[in-house]
Amino acid sequence: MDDFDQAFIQAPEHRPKLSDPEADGIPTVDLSPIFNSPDGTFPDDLVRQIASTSIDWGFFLVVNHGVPAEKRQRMEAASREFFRRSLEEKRTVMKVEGMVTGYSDMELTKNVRDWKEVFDFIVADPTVVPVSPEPNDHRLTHWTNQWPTYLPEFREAGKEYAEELEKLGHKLVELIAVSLGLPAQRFRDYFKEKTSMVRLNHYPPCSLPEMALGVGRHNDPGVLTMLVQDDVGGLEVKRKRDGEWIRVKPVPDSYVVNIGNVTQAWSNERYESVEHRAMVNHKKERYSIAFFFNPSHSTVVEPLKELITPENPPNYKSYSWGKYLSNRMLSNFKQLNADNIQVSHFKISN
Ligand SMILES: O=C(O)CCC(=O)C(=O)O
Ligand SMILES: [Fe+2]
Repeated sequence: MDDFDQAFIQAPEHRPKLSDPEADGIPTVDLSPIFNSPDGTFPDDLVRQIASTSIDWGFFLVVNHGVPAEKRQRMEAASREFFRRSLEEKRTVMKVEGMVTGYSDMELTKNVRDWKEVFDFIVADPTVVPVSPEPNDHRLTHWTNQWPTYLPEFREAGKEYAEELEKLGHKLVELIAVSLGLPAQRFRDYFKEKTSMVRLNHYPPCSLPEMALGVGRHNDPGVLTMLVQDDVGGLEVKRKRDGEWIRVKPVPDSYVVNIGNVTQAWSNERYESVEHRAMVNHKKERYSIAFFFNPSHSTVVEPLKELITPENPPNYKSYSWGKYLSNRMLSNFKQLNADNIQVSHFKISN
């Protein structure tokens, strides 16, 4: 990624300002009460915090989240070890058409190349998914992981990390359910078969950080995302209030949580999946790890009946999570003329 290729250049209106303000408004939520609750219920003020930040920002930070530091550090170390390898070695586990896991340094977001390299793995190996996005094609297939043989500890680090993040994901989804006035276990059945994924991101230093982005503006498709970033910083969130790009300051041992498109549809837009992007810089490489908490492929996503009233009719048609996922994954391999499929395709204009 040394030569500056035109494919990385963002349109002027999407270029980052290296002086974008840092957020002081994204709340940090202390999750320790949920682990100390004898009867498994959540304190009202915690639930209120989750509701208001999900409405105002679609983002929040969590601390005292229960993920053991050593498991996170082991995953981070494995990620650094992997990305340090030669391109030739990394390309032995390259993502190719039909293989959605492994390494890529060619990702596009909205048809502009990202200044990054990634390694993706699925939490359940194998993960059952539809063969194609075609509505009448009912065949299923499965995805599997590609682990590099030269890093024997990588697979184990990934497996242990994913187990911890899944636990946190379930807790956060319970909190979100309660914050919407629903029983804590309302979403439990949607997660019987796993389609969650982990993405290791590496953003090398960039000679033109004002023209390119580590990852271009996008929102995350699933239920929610839990991101751990190093101390370099670069994540930016589009503030709902005024559309300004705001930097998310790195907080040690925290996770950045954001609402995904599925939760947007389930909540009938009470909570929205907010656009975000990652800046790069001249000097420092940056690492982050995203856990995309996703429902079963067979989940039919639609606004929850409990939240629908005559005054609040459904804003979305129902859609199949599995078909949506397979569409997103296939489009990663092609420079499409249109943007990737978005939840807005299922929007009802009331
Ligand atoms: O690295 C980051 O800060 C953001 C990554 C991200 O948004 C993603 O991988 O979906
Ligand atoms: Fe994202």
